[in-house]
Amino acid sequence: MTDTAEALTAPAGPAPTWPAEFAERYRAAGWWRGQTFGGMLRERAGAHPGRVAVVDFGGPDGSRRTWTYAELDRRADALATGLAARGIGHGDKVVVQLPNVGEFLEVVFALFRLGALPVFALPAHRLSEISYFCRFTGAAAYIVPGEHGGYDYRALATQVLASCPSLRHVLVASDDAGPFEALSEVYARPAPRRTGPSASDLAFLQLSGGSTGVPKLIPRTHDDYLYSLRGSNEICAVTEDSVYLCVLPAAHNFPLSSPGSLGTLHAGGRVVMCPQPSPDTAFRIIQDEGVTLTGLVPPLALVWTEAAPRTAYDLSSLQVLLVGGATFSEEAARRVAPALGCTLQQVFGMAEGLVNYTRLDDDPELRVTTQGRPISPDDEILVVDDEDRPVPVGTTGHLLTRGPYTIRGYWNAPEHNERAFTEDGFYRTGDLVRLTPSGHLVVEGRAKDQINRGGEKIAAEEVENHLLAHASVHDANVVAEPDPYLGERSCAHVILRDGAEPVGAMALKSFLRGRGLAAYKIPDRIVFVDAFPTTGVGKVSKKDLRTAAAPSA
Ligand SMILES: O=C(O)c1cccc(O)c1O
Repeated sequence: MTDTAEALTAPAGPAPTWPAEFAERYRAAGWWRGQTFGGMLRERAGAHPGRVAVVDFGGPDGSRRTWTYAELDRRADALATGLAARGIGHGDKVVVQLPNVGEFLEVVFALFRLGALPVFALPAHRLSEISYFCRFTGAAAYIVPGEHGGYDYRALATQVLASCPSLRHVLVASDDAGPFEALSEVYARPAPRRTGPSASDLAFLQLSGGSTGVPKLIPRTHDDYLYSLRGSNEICAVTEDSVYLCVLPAAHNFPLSSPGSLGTLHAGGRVVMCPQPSPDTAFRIIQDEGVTLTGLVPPLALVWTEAAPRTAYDLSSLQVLLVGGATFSEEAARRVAPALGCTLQQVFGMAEGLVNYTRLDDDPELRVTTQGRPISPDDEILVVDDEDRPVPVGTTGHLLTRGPYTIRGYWNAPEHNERAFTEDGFYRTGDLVRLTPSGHLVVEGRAKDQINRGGEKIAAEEVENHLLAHASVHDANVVAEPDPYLGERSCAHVILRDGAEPVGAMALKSFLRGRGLAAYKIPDRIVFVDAFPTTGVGKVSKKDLRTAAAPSA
């Protein structure tokens, strides 16, 4: 069944996991409980079959659709049956690129039940990213919307298919599936119970924000992820009465799990899929659906904060607004609660694991000046200098962490893992933080070579490699520069090849788009230079590049 996929998957063994003594400790402490996602949904459907689990606006002309817990459970089973009939089973990888619609949850629970691993792509990804995910994981299937945001994913799938020999199925969540099979054709009468995965198995591969030439994949288990959901629910007071509005792309780790759609379903609450994040749309949905909490990246939180005092919609149901994904200025943080009439909860998390929250009952100053503290008493935090020596409390240093829901290694990346983890299993986050005496973290910056564009992470090296593929480009460096709205935007500094065909910024940007790079990774600005500033040892100084205020292009 998995012959083709297996044969094309790189031969490395399974992802590094927790040493036995840690696994035992996490089980004994009650963090890992042996539950799977499939079991979780079954349990909730048994406890309250008729409660609405999911609402979306993915019907004809954006009409409202609902799924009760029993329906979600049954549809996930039916889809699992149909996928199994197509040869998709335990350990197979399936690249899932769906927008904020109910099918997203049907698909991931169907895959969870089969023990097949969703690979969580974002709607913004294009040929470069998707074909890489498919090839690197030896994906057996790729699941897309028909059209979304004016983009035709069927056309993308045609290109992806041509470059990924392992792909056996493209499934389209639309009546018009083009040359492919419609997802709606796959649902079949559930067969007798299959044995599913166990709780210590991998549940999915999440994407790393990354700082390397190609994105890294993050292997998360049922046990560890479910613990992060339970912990998040407790901290964010998510109960069966909660209504979570999923505004950010559903597959992103933040809206998926902090506490996100999966946390809300775990609590027996209701997930409302928001088709787009503008205040006009979201505020109406908050009012009509009685939304109690949601999560936003800072630029969106700013837009909502400005729009809220003038809106005619009633936002009084909203209790908690989580803000995370990028630096949120203290001034902006102070404005959220008064404008939206809710409590601000800052969240500093990463798909690799560790998630920090300010607590609802924290001192108000801590809630606006820090990014919170870890979920678990077993989250180990080290703040160290360049030589891995701990720095005193209050001093900024590199954040290292390990714990019951932080990975011990990326999937199939042994060389990178040597650098990204310490010998004793701490993950080097690449973030620069300082600890307050209360144990809260303040994010002070970043040591990794990444641009955080309003919460969308861009690995400089990935974009540089694409620029270097242009015949006229001799060398390129991509760095962050300040942006009043996004926090940071990207700027490419480019040295052109002597005597080569001259090329302008516009042409280079369209070259990058032509290579199938997601739009958010296309540099906001490209400047042409004769040389790069260097450090004492002759390496390119990105620090100096960041401050080199070059003329706009
Ligand atoms: O990746 C992130 O930025 C992130 C932010 C908030 C919460 C999370 O879980 C995250 O993964």
